[in-house]
Amino acid sequence: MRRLSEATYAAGPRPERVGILHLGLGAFHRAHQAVFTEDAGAAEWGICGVTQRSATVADQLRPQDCLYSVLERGRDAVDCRVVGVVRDVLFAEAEPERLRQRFSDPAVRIVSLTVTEKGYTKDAAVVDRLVRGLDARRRGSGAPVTVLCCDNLTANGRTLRRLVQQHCAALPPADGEALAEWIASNVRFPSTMVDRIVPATTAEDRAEVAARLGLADEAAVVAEPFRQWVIEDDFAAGRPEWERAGAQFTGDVGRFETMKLRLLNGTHSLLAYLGALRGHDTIAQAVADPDIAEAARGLLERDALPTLAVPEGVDAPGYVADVLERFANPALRHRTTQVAMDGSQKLPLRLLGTIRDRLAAGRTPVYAARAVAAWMVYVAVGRDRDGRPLPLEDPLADRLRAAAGSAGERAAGKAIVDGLLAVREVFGGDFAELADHAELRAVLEEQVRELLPGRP
Ligand SMILES: NC(=O)c1ccc[n+]([C@@H]2O[C@H](COP(=O)([O-])OP(=O)(O)OC[C@H]3O[C@@H](n4cnc5c(N)ncnc54)[C@H](O)[C@@H]3O)[C@@H](O)[C@H]2O)c1
Ligand SMILES: O=P(O)(O)OC[C@@H](O)[C@@H](O)[C@H](O)[C@H](O)CO
Repeated sequence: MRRLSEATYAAGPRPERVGILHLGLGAFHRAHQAVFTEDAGAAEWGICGVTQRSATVADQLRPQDCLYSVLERGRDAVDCRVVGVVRDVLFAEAEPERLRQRFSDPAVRIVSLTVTEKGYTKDAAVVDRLVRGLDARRRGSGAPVTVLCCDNLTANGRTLRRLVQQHCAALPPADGEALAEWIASNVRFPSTMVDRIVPATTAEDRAEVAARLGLADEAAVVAEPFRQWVIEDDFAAGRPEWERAGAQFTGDVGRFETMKLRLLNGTHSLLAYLGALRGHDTIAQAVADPDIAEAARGLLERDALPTLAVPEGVDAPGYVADVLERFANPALRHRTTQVAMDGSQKLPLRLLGTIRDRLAAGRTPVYAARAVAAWMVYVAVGRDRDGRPLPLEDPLADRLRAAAGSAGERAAGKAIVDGLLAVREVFGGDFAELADHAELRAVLEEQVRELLPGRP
């Protein structure tokens, strides 16, 4: 079968220039920010996507002139569109000079990122890459630029700005101080809330795209119909008119972000761990399991919702109902083990704030604790109830396994809970008090015992 490309597919008008440099050209960026940018329509806002850890996506897109499809899987209908807003792609490791040129180019006015939660540490390679790129810009055109974080983090813009500042402070003073000063005057870091469920693309998705297009597309992505983007309107050098594509601009992104992390993402993690332990392959299967659905509803309504300052204009019960409806979409096939990845990075953002706030209000967050207990059992046992292995993909995997205890200790819920609560990268910082909270420990121990294999 012929491959999707400009020669084989009559794409509509494509942006002439690159105005956005995007770090982390994964599935999500292609199905979310790229679609909003294309729908906002402007000749100067083409995207150059940068792949960081492997050349795979660049190698998939190059022979296709950077065209790719978004397969939208609704409950009852499937839609397929070809997106042409990505105009260039590069693999950072192999093409440092091209990357430097893109960073320095004054036509590039936004540098955006989707690099997963684990990309946001002071010493992370991506922060180093961003700081080097900003330095190249300072020494080159010196033109102001906006850094737009689109990962699922609380106050993602502020978080990234702090990491960039910390990274500058660790450079030799002669370089670091001048760079930090330039960044303070020329770079903006607006926060964003991003939402669209984008599972990893499967062979079945590619086959469906091929059947619809009559062309092979190695870079296709799959997504639910829903999409939302809430952005703080604080740009250094202009931006696409994303509001034309449905984005919301507000000064109140923090409330949207916390609401989404605690309601949608917290519940997603609960469904992932409880579902995987029960042998459910997908989130839709997990939410169709009555016991798990009850826990999901409990987390949403009884634990998370009371902790939130819901943004003005948002109908909270409607939001909760929509979240459950979106998870139940059987056409999406989002794997529980995909959502379960990187739990050590996700738990604090998604669940521990809810637990801390409910305990402070004198309440026992039973369902949020159940999600954490399910993560603990997932880590400690590494098998579902039928004995099938569950992958532990996590930057702290070895430490977590060691902390969860040896095979002999696993029989006891207490050893698992003690061991994992002692992992300060998860239960530290703002959540340090949780590790010593007697009531929380007791609830976790009880729930871990209930979830250990051998129970119905
Ligand atoms: N997929 C979704 O449903 C969804 C929805 C909302 C937000 N997001 C955000 O987007 C992120 C990426 O999701 P995706 O579906 O594109 O995943 P993906 O696996 O398709 O892509 C992940 C991207 O992050 C990069 N990356 C991973 N670890 C990194 C690291 N340590 N340092 C630098 N780069 C790293 C990869 O190279 C890749 O480009 C999520 O972690 C989340 O923060 C995803
Ligand atoms: O993409 P991750 O790994 O950060 O998290 C998995 C999912 O919870 C997440 O991607 C949701 O699908 C998304 O946040 C919905 O907008």
